[in-house]
Amino acid sequence: MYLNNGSVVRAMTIAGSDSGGGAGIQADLKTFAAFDVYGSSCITALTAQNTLDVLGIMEMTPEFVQLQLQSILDDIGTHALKTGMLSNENIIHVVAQTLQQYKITNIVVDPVMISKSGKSLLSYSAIQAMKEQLLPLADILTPNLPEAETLCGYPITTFEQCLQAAQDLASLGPRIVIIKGGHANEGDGPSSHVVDLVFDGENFTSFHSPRIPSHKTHGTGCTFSAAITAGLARGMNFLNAIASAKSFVQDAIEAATDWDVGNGYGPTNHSVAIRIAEGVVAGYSYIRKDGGWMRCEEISV
Ligand SMILES: Nc1ncnc2c1ncn2[C@@H]1O[C@H](COP(=O)(O)OP(=O)(O)OP(=O)(O)O)[C@@H](O)[C@H]1O
Ligand SMILES: Cc1ncc(COP(=O)(O)O)c(N)n1
Repeated sequence: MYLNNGSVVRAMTIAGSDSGGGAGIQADLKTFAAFDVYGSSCITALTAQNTLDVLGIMEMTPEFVQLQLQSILDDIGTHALKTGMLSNENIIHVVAQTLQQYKITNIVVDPVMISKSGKSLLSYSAIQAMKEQLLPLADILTPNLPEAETLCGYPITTFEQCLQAAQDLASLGPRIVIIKGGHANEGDGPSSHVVDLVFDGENFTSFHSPRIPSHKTHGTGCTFSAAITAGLARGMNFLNAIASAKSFVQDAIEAATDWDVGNGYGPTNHSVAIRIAEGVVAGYSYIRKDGGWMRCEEISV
């Protein structure tokens, strides 16, 4: 187990359970284990789910969510924490309240809204609560493109709109915003590269990787945010944590391409070695020019 000053490094996830094992709590704990970090979990909802569909959802009561959080934080504690599926506004409320009460740092908010199979994982009325109560507490916010559109209230179809959306989301409170490009289209189909755009309140950095032509992408968002959380728990700076997470997700998708788990959007393979920011992921920084942003030098972290 990874140690920091002799102490076991711990990370925590607050999310829904995926009975199929590909996303949610299960993906998060597998990712923490791959990063050699001790993982604890607070379950917000049970989903009866496989790679094809979400067949049912049973929400926890807010009181029981709070009891799980207190149980972990009064005894075990955590060096970083992520949220995933939160289901409704009452759960968001107790989560936000408890994170403040325990002065939790290194908070990654993955604003999970809809499953890859198309089912809603967050009630519509909870979106405002997420914006008002949770986003101000986030160190890192990791929406995919449709989630960024919902939070911003406008469509994002161009790179310029993506730059604007990241700035608008940062104005709601998160220190760092990452808009993930897994859902990006180019012409008639998905883009050939997947670009994740990072805004830290002042500067932009983009992380690029070739798009792996695979349907085994169930839980990539959960895995990505869990990997960032594990990196932060291990003491990495945010760019290194993001770079490590991106290469981990890439390897996990690649390693699952010939898997026969399920008949729909299959899970990724978390049994891959982590790469701690070896400069493998190409990225670019941006500078302000003529009232806009211009892509500048290539970076490796
Ligand atoms: N086909 C792919 N090839 C390579 N990387 C990918 C692919 N699809 C997604 N990723 C990467 O996976 C991570 C998650 O991106 P994505 O936009 O799919 O998030 P998400 O929609 O929240 O995921 P999920 O569908 O699991 O909720 C990002 O780092 C993205 O770059
Ligand atoms: C419990 C839970 N959490 C998150 C997701 C999103 O993952 P995906 O978009 O890959 O279906 C999910 N399907 N289930």
